[in-house]
Amino acid sequence: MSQLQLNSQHRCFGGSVSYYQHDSQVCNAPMRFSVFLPPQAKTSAVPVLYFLSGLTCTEENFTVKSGVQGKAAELGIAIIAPDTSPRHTGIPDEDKEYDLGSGAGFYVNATQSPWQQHYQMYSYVVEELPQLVESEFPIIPGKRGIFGHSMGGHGALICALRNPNFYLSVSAFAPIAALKQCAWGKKALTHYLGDNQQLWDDYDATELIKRKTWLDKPILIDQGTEDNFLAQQQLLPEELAKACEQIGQPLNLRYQEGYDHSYFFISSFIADHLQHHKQFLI
Ligand SMILES: N[C@@H](CCC(=O)N[C@@H](CS)C(=O)NCC(=O)O)C(=O)O
Repeated sequence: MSQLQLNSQHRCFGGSVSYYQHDSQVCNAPMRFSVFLPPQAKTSAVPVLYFLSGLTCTEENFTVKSGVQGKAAELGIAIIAPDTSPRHTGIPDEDKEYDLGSGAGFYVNATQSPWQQHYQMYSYVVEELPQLVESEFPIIPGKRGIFGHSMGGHGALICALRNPNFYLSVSAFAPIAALKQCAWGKKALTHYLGDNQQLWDDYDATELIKRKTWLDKPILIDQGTEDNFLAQQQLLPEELAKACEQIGQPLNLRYQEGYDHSYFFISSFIADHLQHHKQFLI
């Protein structure tokens, strides 16, 4: 019997958008995600792209606002968008702050109480979710890429850089590019991992780049110049760019004039990102 519960399904660009939930073993809680299957998936297996969203998002924001489905249908790529954290776990004050707890899993495996029993988003994204998705849907084994926005751009980068053979491609929109150097990251890492800053490096894209795991493939990043979080030093793409330069990592960091942090920015460049991933997936 399938482990998945289908909550709703919608025809879209000749394929379908479906919302599912399931009991996650690693998060010890129900988790939700959306799936876009392109029309090609009716007759043959297709590659898959995982999209990780930012703070306060659920599986729905990207699914309804990015406009990803048209290009994904044209290229024949499945898209999976998971929620950004477990929810309703019973942890006290889980919903109190927008940048910690619900909607703010930061794609780490928490080691600290009270978070560690449920907030295991790194393992969820790189292990449990792909195993489930790739056993339940018509996906070509091994043909997977990952991308994301803001906190999810950070998530996509760290998942790819730590698993360079598992993911074939990576890109990001306005990622938190140096988690341990920004205010969001310092707060989240302290609560989820504690004060041992050596553990923090495993979740910091700028630190991980220096391990030279991704050298043979380019990374695409788009960053709006009018993004308020860029001005607030929460994103720090210049730190990632410096590290890439130092080690010879190919990086296509595009500053997009006048764009902000919103899904209007994402929807403006989503087709370019799918085209980037297509080089490695198809
Ligand atoms: N609520 C937060 C910002 C939250 C936010 O901008 N979240 C971004 C990701 S970092 C997002 O995608 N929001 C949901 C949306 O635009 O649909 C604040 O006011 O500082």
